[in-house]
Amino acid sequence: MADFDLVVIGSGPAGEWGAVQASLAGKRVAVVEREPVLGGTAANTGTLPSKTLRETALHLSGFKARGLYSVDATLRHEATVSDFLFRERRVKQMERERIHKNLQRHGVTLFQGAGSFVDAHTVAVKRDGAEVARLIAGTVLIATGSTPYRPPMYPFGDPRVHDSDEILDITTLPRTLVVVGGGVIGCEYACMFAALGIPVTLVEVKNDLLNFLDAEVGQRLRDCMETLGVRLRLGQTVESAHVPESHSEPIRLQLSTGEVLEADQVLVASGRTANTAGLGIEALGVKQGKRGQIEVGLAYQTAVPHIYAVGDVVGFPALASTSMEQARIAVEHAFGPGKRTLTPILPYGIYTIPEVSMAGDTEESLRARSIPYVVGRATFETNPRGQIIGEKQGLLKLLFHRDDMKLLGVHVLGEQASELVHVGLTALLTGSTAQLFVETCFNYPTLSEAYKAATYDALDQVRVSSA
Ligand SMILES: Cc1cc2nc3c(=O)[nH]c(=O)nc-3n(C[C@H](O)[C@H](O)[C@H](O)COP(=O)(O)OP(=O)(O)OC[C@H]3O[C@@H](n4cnc5c(N)ncnc54)[C@H](O)[C@@H]3O)c2cc1C
Ligand SMILES: NC(=O)c1ccc[n+]([C@@H]2O[C@H](COP(=O)([O-])OP(=O)(O)OC[C@H]3O[C@@H](n4cnc5c(N)ncnc54)[C@H](O)[C@@H]3O)[C@@H](O)[C@H]2O)c1
Repeated sequence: MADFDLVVIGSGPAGEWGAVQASLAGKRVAVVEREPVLGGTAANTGTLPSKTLRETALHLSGFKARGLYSVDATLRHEATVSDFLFRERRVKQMERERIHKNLQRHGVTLFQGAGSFVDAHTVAVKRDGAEVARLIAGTVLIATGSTPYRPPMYPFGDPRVHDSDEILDITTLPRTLVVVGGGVIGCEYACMFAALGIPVTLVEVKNDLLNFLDAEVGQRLRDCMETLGVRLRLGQTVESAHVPESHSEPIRLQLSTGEVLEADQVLVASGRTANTAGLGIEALGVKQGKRGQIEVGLAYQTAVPHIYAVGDVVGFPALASTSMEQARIAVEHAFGPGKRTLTPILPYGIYTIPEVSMAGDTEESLRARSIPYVVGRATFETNPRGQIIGEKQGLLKLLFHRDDMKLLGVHVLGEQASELVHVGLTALLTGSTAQLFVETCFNYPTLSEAYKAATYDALDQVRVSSA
């Protein structure tokens, strides 16, 4: 008989909530975590640290006060690195404790050490290479996450060259920063450091930043980032990096155009690699794709039916939000009833400055499928709550089907965008039409009220075009 019905490898959001889900179904559950702390990338090096630093940067720079009192764009006081990292350390610690209590409360047994397969039903737990436990598992959930990809051209041992993990250990704030990679991580950190008044240059090999965004919103975000002080080098890449030993000399990065960028520090954010090395899954027949990502079916089952894989280790969309849901779905499938699949409409929240969030279609995706649509817009500047909080850049953009006014897409840029999107997300998931926002009485004054304004804007356009 198995020691555990479920052995989970990894304690990030996927591991934590997969374990809890199985425990709620009355199963005997173990979690194996190789780090001395729980929580994975989300708690320790990614989601929560970066979001906390963003809030800190906004606070230290007096950024939010600017729209209210016309304060200039200089720091309220010279921020030190310990000012910058103080809350990040606290939030991280509180999250680790929360996860520990959550697993304990649900009767999950914890093993500290690196998990690897001995055979398809046996997981060895090793610390410093020595086996400390061997667990027989009915079902295994691989939730080992991902780590930053490190292009070989950068000397990551140098204290001025960072990936998104090491940026959290900086000992001095950069005087100038080059960010390589304009994905979500690159854009978020570029904004954060720029808000602190640090000159930032962002190098992205594609001609566009975050090209999954609705093009109008993406353009607006780029404009805001440039206004914030982020210099963009799009369609370019770094050909060579010279990092002198002497820290009084700048780092020199030669771009594909020949331009040489000088910087005090560099952040490389050009993608991530799945944590599968050393798991021993190749011998079991579990299939892997690009950068080690595990291939899975709809319910996150690998090629070996009792082994599931969820979260970053399976690749796109690689979010904390989706990782938790994938884990719940996999566990429901393993222990029944198991009919659920991941919701087809996912929200995306990008914590740039300003924040951007979306769900559903973009204008571009609707045009590509020849779906007739109408756009409704409401700016936060014309919203009373937007006026009160001094939010000048914000926009809510709704896309409706032109024939039946069914909501097809929601795009928000500005303060609280990642919260505001949920009103639209719920409407999308329930197949609602413009009528929902016409009939809803929103709190006043609120940013949410922009849903009504954007809906009337769309209805106006239908009226004008059919007049
Ligand atoms: C800078 C940054 C910002 C982000 N911001 C957001 C955001 O705002 N919103 C969002 O939704 N997502 C965000 N993400 C993505 C999010 O952090 C990940 O999608 C999420 O953490 C993935 O969860 P996971 O459980 O799959 O993996 P992880 O959180 O990476 O956890 C995996 C765990 O497995 C452990 N492990 C690995 N191998 C083994 C082994 N062999 N044995 C035992 N344990 C092992 C690791 O130590 C780790 O604790 C961000 C990521 C980064 C890097
Ligand atoms: N708010 C959020 O939801 C959030 C925040 C941060 C990270 N994440 C997740 O973390 C994951 C990783 O993010 P990421 O930004 O590292 O990876 P990514 O793959 O999303 O972006 C990497 C970017 O770097 C560019 N790039 C690659 N090589 C380059 C080079 N040599 N020169 C210039 N540009 C180059 C790529 O074109 C791409 O745009 C993503 O899956 C993301 O969803 C999510």
